[in-house]
Amino acid sequence: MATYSRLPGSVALITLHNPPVNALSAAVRQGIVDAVQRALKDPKVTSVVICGQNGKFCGGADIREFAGPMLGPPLVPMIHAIEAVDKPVAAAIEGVALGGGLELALACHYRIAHSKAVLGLPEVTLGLLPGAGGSQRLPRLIGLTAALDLITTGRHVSAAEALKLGVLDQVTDSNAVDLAVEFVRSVAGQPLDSRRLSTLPCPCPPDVDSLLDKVMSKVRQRSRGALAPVACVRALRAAASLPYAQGMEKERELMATLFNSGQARALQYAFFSQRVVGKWSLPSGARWDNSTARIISKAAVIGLGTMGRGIVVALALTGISVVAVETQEKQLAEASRVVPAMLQREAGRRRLATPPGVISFSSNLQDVSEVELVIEAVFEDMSLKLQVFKHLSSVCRPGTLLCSNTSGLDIDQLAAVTQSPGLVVGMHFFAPAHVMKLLEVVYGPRSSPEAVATAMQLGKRMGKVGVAVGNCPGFVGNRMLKPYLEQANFLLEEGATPRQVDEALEEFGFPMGVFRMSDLSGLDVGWRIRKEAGLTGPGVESTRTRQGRRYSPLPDQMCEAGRLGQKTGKGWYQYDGPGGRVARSDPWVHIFLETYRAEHGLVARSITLEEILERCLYALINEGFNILQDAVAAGPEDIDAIYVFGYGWPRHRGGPMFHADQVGLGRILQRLNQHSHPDVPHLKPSTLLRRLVAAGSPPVQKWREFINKERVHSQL
Ligand SMILES: C[C@H](O)[C@H](C)C(=O)SCCNC(=O)CCNC(=O)[C@H](O)C(C)(C)COP(=O)([O-])OP(=O)([O-])OC[C@H]1O[C@@H](n2cnc3c(N)ncnc32)[C@H](O)[C@@H]1OP(=O)([O-])[O-]
Repeated sequence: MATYSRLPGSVALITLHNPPVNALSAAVRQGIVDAVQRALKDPKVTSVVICGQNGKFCGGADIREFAGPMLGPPLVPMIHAIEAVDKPVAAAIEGVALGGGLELALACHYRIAHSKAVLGLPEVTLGLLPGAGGSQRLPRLIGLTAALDLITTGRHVSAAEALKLGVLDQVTDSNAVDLAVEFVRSVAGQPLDSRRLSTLPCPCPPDVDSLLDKVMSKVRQRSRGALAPVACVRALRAAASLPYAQGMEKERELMATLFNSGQARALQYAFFSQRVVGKWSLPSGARWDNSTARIISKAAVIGLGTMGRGIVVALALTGISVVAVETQEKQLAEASRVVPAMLQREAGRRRLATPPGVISFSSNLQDVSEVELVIEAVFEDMSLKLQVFKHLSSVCRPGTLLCSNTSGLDIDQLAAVTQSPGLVVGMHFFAPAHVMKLLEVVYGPRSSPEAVATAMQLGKRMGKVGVAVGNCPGFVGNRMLKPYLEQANFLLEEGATPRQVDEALEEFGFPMGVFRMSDLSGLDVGWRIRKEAGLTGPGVESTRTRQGRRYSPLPDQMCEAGRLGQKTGKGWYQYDGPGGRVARSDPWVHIFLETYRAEHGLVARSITLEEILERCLYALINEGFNILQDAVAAGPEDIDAIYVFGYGWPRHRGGPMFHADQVGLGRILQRLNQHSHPDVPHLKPSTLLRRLVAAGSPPVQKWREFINKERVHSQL
């Protein structure tokens, strides 16, 4: 709702009430319409201020309402009516003015904000465009060029930048509402025509068409199939070339195409998934709101390779002091040279409010005795990690949390060698650790709720999307990646080329196909894991069946041929020497594949894009269902957040489980059965998938409830 009050000096104050972000729900819109009417009709009122309750102006349209029929007064006429008011209306912006919230402020004649306020039109991140006049009013206020940047990126700007751009009229460090009230009193009775943005021309640079064409091609390249950014440029082209009313008609048309699109639903699902995963729960019943997190001020990182360095920087950026330990002198020397520069660069890029934490370097594990939390990031070898954990447990003071950055080794085995297994969890970062948003927080059967809560809280402080997952080989992300990678190799055996598979996945929206990704991370990473699992290596027979299931030795043979990827200048593609980045098809690989097929009596066949996507993605999705069945992840949103924030799953497709829902569980089941084969167990449809289909394929938002019910009735 919205309340109306009349302040001394003939000012009407309209306050939005819809916690936590005063989103423009039907009730709030009705409240605004009623309040504006009252202000208009009250002769004693000479000016109006609009503000939000609880120090937040408005977080935009109420996204929760998008799934249902739109009730209450429509947004566009409500906003237009405010602009038309013949008394000065000022927006008093505190906290946030985003999306429809900023569009509401743009309809006001003046905008006054607190210095800590954040503004923006982030609709494109929800698969939409500013559909309440923002695409037509903002360019008229700040010019086409600046509006193109804000609307096609959806980025938030600070009050200082918004003032510089011309979005705001004034910024204050004290109470913005008080200043706005004082200000509108001072301008009461003044002409308002020049303050009505819809009446103003849109300032454009002389080469407006080439600017729009340039931005359109950049947006198309960056968006990899996302519809909304392209529609945003089209709406701004209308603002630059059409009168306001026609521009608004164009905005309405474009919004209508986006609003009901699968992409918009996927992006809004991703928005809420990111918030759902923060509300974690453990099979023990411990939850985010009944567990206490410790606030960490001193931490340590053990092992200063690529991952360790990134983790040190990510911690220090929060203001935590870090002891960075590396026993190899050469690696320590290099890290103490590289890490401070990384920190400075990242701190500059993020314009940090508080100074970063102090980093001290050491080669002596003894120096971590006073910290509250340790993150181990040594080489991915279990025996080495066990040594480190045993040593840490004897060096650290009681109560210290011990965390491992392992990407899939057994957390509980590490906990078993310590004095306090309850204080051991996994904190699985993704490279580069100070940039990638995802953090898998891995709990073992003995991990305490306090340890999980502390790791999740620390992840949030580092700006990460933390997802709490259970302990199993590969946890969630890498466990699902395994069948995806295996299917990709099988497709090569059957006739596909690395380029063909990668193009199919990149067209789907992945930034990089599976073979380019393998070349980037290094083929030897997987090779070492397969050796440790006894799947390949000295004494293992080179057949296409290993441990009772189909196996492709292709990547092993690539490694044996010294083709480890970018680091050796050749892998599935060739590069301009070691460290090269540009992938070119390599005739050697084609001959290698033909020879391999001939040796194994395989006949290449033509493989469609559809088959590539089905086998790679449905194998991954099926493993997702097994993970939900095993309670390793609490819900589909957890899996989808992991894949969107850590594995390059295109955000405008929501995530693997959301995609399965969009495709239809019945179809997924049918196709898995189609592709399934006794010696490829990971294509055998998961019990949970079959049970969901049998239950009529409820929507993804209902799966968590379905799983909990099934579990209670021990159907799973
Ligand atoms: C016509 C018009 O052109 C179009 C069509 C639109 O306007 S489309 C809408 C455009 N607006 C946006 O894109 C802004 C989206 N929100 C945010 O970016 C952030 O929320 C925030 C404002 C910067 C605050 O961040 P936070 O970190 O302090 O808290 P939080 O955990 O994120 O959010 C706190 C709680 O508020 C909920 N919430 C936030 N914004 C919401 C919104 N616009 N609608 C509904 N719920 C919202 C959120 O789900 C969470 O709920 P719960 O989990 O507690 O149940």
